[in-house]
Amino acid sequence: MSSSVAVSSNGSSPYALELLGAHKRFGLTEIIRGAQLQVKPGERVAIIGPNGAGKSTLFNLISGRFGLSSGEIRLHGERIDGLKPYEINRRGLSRSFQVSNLFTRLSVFENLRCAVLWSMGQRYAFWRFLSNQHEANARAEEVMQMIKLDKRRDQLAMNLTYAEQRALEIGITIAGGSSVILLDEPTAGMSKSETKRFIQLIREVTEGKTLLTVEHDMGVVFGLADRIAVLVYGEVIAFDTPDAVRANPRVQEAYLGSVLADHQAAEAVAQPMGCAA
Ligand SMILES: Nc1ncnc2c1ncn2[C@@H]1O[C@H](COP(=O)(O)OP(=O)(O)OP(=O)(O)O)[C@@H](O)[C@H]1O
Repeated sequence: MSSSVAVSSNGSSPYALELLGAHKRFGLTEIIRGAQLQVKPGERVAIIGPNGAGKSTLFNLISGRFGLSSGEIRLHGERIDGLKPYEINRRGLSRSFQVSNLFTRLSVFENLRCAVLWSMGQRYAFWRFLSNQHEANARAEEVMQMIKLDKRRDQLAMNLTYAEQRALEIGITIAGGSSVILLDEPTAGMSKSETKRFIQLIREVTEGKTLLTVEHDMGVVFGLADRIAVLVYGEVIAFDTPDAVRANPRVQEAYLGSVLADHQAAEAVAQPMGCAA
């Protein structure tokens, strides 16, 4: 653990993840301005907001890639701000990236086994390495089935379709068994039908886990999230159910009015009269 961090726990937090008055400055510019968020265990939360609102920065703060300027971040009641990314991962939080994190010249199975071994390496002594192999193989096989890539087991990651690569990325993120999962635009670049299947896959593989996702696609947001956090200029201006967020006048004004109009226009083009279900 980083020596500069005061780690404290309240022992029985009702929250899986909390941001308490989080601030982040880059030089003189304040990007995250007192963000407040309390996510319950098992919730699926989508973080939305205009370009440049600070969504990726928030993910980088939570996962330890950036340090906070002030405020606190807690995982299951225990402070994690100031910890290094691998220390936060060891405590049960795992994230995926917008840009793929795969070993392209390794197979699907090998990618997953690496992810499992890496997470086990955090918890087990090296002398147990050989017995770990069996455990790692079994877990890699299990995750491979969860992400429905078992038929592609020995394919190199570079030869997978784009959607399969994104599924593998999610497999790698969940392989270590973290209870809190952060997904950064998991369906970016997918077709509508791929996106629909992928939402279902995400639902299945994160069942019982706490999920935070940064998302621009309103179809994904409203199809996946139990609650939506709206980030505008580094502040969470609303954190509520999809229906309540949709109806929130402040959100409508600051962001969602124009985005929803775009979304509805795109839907109308995709489903001309007579073809709609
Ligand atoms: N390392 C950095 N140094 C300086 N400024 C940064 C850094 N990272 C992000 N920023 C700035 O912080 C602001 C928020 O960026 P961020 O990527 O978090 O927004 P976002 O909401 O994820 O945007 P988008 O939806 O376009 O991905 C931007 O103005 C960006 O230029």
